[in-house]
Amino acid sequence: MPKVLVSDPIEQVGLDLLAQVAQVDVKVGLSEEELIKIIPEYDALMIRSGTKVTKAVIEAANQLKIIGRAGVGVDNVDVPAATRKGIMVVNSPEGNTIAAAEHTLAMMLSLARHIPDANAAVKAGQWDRKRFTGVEVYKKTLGIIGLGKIGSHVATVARAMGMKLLAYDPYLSTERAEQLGCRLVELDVLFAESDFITLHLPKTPETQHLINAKTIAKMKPTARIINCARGGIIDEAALVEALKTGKLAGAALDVFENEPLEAASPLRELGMEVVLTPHLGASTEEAQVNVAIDVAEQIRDVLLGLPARSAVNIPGLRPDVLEKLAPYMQLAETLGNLVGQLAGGRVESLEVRLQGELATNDSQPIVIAALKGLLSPALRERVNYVNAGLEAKERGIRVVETRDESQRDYAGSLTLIAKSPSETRSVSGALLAHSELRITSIDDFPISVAPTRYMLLTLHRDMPGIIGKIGTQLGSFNVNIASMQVGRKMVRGNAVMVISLDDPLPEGLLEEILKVPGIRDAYIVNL
Ligand SMILES: NC(=O)C1=CN([C@@H]2O[C@H](COP(=O)(O)OP(=O)(O)OC[C@H]3O[C@@H](n4cnc5c(N)ncnc54)[C@H](O)[C@@H]3O)[C@@H](O)[C@H]2O)C=CC1
Ligand SMILES: O=C(O)C(=O)COP(=O)(O)O
Repeated sequence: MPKVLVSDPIEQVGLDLLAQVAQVDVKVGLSEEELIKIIPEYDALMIRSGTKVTKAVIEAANQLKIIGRAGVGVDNVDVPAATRKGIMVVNSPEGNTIAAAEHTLAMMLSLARHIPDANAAVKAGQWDRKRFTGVEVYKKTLGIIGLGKIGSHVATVARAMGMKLLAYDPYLSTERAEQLGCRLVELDVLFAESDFITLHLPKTPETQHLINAKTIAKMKPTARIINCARGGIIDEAALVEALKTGKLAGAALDVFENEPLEAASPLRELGMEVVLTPHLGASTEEAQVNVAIDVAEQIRDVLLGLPARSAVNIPGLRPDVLEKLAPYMQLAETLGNLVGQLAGGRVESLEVRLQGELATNDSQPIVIAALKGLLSPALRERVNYVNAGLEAKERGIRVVETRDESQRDYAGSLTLIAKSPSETRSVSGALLAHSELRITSIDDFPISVAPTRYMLLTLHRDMPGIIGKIGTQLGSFNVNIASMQVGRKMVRGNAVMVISLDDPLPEGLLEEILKVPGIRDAYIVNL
C-alpha cells in the first residue's frame, strides 16, 4: 500500500478518502530536519501553507510522486525542484476562493469601522464611541491588484456595496475587467486614486515587495491597504514606517513575511490602524472541506496511475480531452522510445509530425509524451510527464512541430524524426480500432507492427537467405519469435526487418547477427 504523509491540519473527509487507497500518517508541526528524515518513506505529501517543502526536502524525497497543496498558493513548495525530480504538484484552485474573498471584505470593513479594537474595548468594560468613529466604503475607490478568482469575487461584492473599482492585472483582458465593473489601469493610477487597496496576486520574485516605501509614497495618506494574498508582497518594515508617520491610514493583514508572525514584530505594537489575523483567509468549514476533498481525490488518482485535474507543473488537460488523447500519448511515448534507441542518445532535435485528427488537437501532451519516450532509454524512471520537457530543454533538444490535417490511411498518425550529429532516424505510428498501437514505418520503410516488449530490428539488403539465417540463429539461442515483418521500398534494395520476441535477446547474439552477410545494422529495442 502506498504511504501518504499529511503534515498540516486537513479535514477528516480528505483523510478518509486517502485511507481507501493508502496508509495515511498525520504528522503536523515537523521541522525541516524531521521532514527530511521521514520523507523518503512516502509516496505522497499533503500540505497547507504551514509546511515548507524546500529543495532539501525534495532532494530527500526519493519515492515521492505527488505533493498535494490543500489550498491555492504553492509558494511554500520549491516547484522547480519538484519538477526537476519529476514530482507532480497539485493544488485546489477554487476550493477556498469564496472564503478568502469574504475574509478580505471582512478585513476591509473591520479596518474601516475599527471593529476588532471596539470589540476588545467593550469586552474590557469600556464604552467609548467617539474613538471608534470610522469611514464608509460607499462611493470610495477600491483598487484591486490581481483580478483572478478571489479578486473577482471581491470586486462583485464591493461593487454591490457601492464602491468604485479600479484593477491592475497585466494578464487580464480589459473586457473581463469591464464585465466585473472594474476600470483596468496602470499600477501608478491605482495607487494614486484608491482609498482602499487590496492584493490578490501570487507571490513570485516579481511581486516580492511590490508594496514598498516608493510605491506607498504614491498612495493617498488616507488610503488603507488589505493583504489576504501573501506576506512578502508588502515590505513590512516600509509599511510600519508609513503607518507610524501618517503616510498611510491603515492596513489589514492576514499574511506576513514570516509566519507565524514574530512575537516581537513591530506590527503588533500598532493601534487600531492595523488589523491582524493569523492567515485565516481559507479557514472556513466549507473551504476546508472543499480543498481537502479536491486534493485528496487528486492524490488518490495519481497513486492509482490516473491523471490529476489541477497539476501546477504539468500541462493541464480536461478529462474529456485526456480520454481522447491518452492512446495517442501512449503511441507518442512508444515511438519516442523507439526513435531514441535508434538514434542512440545524442539527439539534437526532434521533429513531431502530427497528422489527421492528431493535428487538430492540443499537441503539448503528445510532444511531452514523445520526449518522455525519447529520454527514457537514458533516464529510465527518472523521466516522467512532469519533467520530460525540462530535461529535454536542458539537454539542448530542439523540438519542431509540424501539422497536416489531411487524413491518409489512418484517422490520426504521428511521425517522429530524431536528428543526431551523425544521422537522422524516423518512425511513424498510428492507432487501429480499439486504440491498438501500430508502428507503420521505420526510416521510411513501410511496415505494420504492434510494439512489443522485446524487439529485434535489422537494416539489411533485401536478398534471399537473410531471414532464414536470423531465424536459425535465434532458434539456436532458444529465443522464440512472436512475429516478423519485412519492409522494403524496392525489390532487392534496402529493407528493415522487425522481429517481435517472446524473450529478451541473449548476450552475444546481436554481435552474431551483425556478422550475417547483407546485414547493415541491427538493434535490440525494448519497448
Ligand atoms: N489568505 C489566505 O488564506 C488565502 C490566500 N490566497 C492567495 O490569494 C492570491 C490569489 O489567489 P486566486 O485569486 O485564487 O489566484 P488566481 O490565480 O485566480 O488570481 C491571481 C491573479 O493575479 C494576477 N497576477 C499575476 N501576477 C500579477 C502581477 N505582477 N500584478 C498584478 N496581478 C498579477 C493573475 O493574472 C491572476 O489574475 C494567491 O496569492 C493565493 O495564494 C488564496 C487563498 C487563501
Ligand atoms: O490557499 C491559500 O493560498 C492559502 O493561503 C490558504 O492557506 P492555508 O491552507 O489556510 O494554510
